[in-house]
Amino acid sequence: MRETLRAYRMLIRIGFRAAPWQATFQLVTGVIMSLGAPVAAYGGKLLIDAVVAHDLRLGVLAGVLVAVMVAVNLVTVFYYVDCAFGVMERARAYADRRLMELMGGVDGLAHHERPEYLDQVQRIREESGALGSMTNATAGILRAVVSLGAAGVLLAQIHPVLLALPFVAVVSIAVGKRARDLDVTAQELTTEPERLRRHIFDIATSAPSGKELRVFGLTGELLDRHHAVARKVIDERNRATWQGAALGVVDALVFALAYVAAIAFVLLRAVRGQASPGDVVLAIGLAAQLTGIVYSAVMYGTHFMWVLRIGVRLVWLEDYARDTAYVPSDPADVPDRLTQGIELRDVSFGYPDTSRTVLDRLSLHLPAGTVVALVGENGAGKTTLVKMLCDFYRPDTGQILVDGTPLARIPVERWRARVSAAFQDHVAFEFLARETVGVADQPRIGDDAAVLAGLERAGASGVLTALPNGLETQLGKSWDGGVDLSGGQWQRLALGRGLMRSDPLLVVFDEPTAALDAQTEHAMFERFAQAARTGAGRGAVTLLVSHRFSTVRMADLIVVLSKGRVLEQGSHAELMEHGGLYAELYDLQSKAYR
Ligand SMILES: Nc1ncnc2c1ncn2[C@@H]1O[C@H](COP(=O)(O)OP(=O)(O)OP(=O)(O)O)[C@@H](O)[C@H]1O
Repeated sequence: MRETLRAYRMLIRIGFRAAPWQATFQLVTGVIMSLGAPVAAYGGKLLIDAVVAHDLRLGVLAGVLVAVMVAVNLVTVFYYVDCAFGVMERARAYADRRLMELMGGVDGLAHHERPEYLDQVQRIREESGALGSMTNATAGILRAVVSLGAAGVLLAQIHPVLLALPFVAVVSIAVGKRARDLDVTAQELTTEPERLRRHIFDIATSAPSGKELRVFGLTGELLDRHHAVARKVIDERNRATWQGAALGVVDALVFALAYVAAIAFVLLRAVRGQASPGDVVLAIGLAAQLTGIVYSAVMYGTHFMWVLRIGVRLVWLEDYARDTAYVPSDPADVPDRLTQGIELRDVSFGYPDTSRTVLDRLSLHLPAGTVVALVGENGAGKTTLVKMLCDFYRPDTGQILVDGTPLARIPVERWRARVSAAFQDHVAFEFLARETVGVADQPRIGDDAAVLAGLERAGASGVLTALPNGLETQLGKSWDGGVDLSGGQWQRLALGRGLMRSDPLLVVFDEPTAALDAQTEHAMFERFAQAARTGAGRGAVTLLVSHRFSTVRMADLIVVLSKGRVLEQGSHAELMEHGGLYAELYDLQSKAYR
């Protein structure tokens, strides 16, 4: 319950922060609007009574009341709609930014990698558009409540028994909500099959899958799978729709009976002289309005609950970001330069919620000012080691020391400001070419010389020749005047990014060139090594992860990982001399290339 309240506060705050005046106006005009119809119906009653009683003064008064209410309604509807759209648009942008801030603000990567978190995050992302609509849902419910209250007061004035009508309306709201709940539950139950359906459709229709689809003759198989999973989704959702429709029929019948009974009751009283003809008209008008009120209450109520459910997930993310934020109790500064290097001392690690130990009491010294290559079979733990050095995850036991200072004592943002990296799964930032590289060093994002130097160090200057406006070229062909790049060109820009920062203490290249051929990779790594030697005065450590032994041989230190432990380490010559796994694999690879 507390979580739900927090979610509500957070969501309503989004609307009021994004557009404070419009949100307030929307609520106020909503209340005025909801009073309009019942008051106008009351004016109608007075008008009829005035005609029957030949009372001109009352007639004029009633006429003015109806006219004023109609005019007020017209004006407020205009403002209400205007404000509603304004709030939703701004709140949506505000909610998106909040979401980006929360997702990007989480210290580590677990929320991107753990299935149970991924599901939550995926749902928040998919439904983020609704996060800005809580003000609208609240205004809708408020309108329904005020209309229902006003109708109740007026009906009670005719006869208290007529209060049964709003009561039936409230029951109707509950029944309507139940029908919508069935629908929502069906939607949630089919989230995964629906995702699978979309995934299959995407594979079957997207360009990159075209080759494999044809080679393996997969279209028929995908059609069958799509059919089976779509059947599942449709059956489940159909069931809910039919159940909801049945509830709706029962509900409509009950409401219609109550409506007829209420009108008959007032008519009878009027015939007996206990009610005026105006009361009959008022009862008919209010009873008719109740149908609309019930409809909008159900609609807004369901929307409200749905948005609230997404809000609860956002609260979860907020808590998660806060709980995982790591603030060292005795923070230390990052050394300006490294003299000893980075040391992993007896580091053990297993991914959260898994039982497997990925790094097993691993000890390793990465000397200051050196180029270190990390090799090993798939799953040996190379990327995991890189993630620990970037402080995405922390050791379960053991420690990482930066020139003797435990990394755990260095605030994350200080350490990351001195780390640079290029990964295999690089990001294609579709910005100006200069920005695509320059984002790595934001203070110098506008500094052409710095960007060009980064590209030069990465051996990626050639990419610029393909760009009509050089560094000022918009990348990505979905943008006006944008230019598309090949996978290799994007990769080179990512490498430029990795070499853009001028004073990193750790530069990591985790198979960023895996898609390039061995010779190109070798040439590029030679350049990285050269760039690393320039940073050697700072004592920077450059860590290369690669499966190609011809490439890593030029590293100062080669570390062979196996099952989360260091199997052997040394220079190329030392390891060849040693005649272990490295020597064996090196020979195998060089024979293959001969
Ligand atoms: N986010 C994760 N959650 C759970 N287990 C993971 C996660 N990432 C990696 N692992 C597991 O940790 C082990 C080491 O993975 P890692 O990616 O570090 O290996 P690697 O040596 O880089 O392999 P490769 O050469 O294939 O890239 C593997 O068994 C992998 O399945």
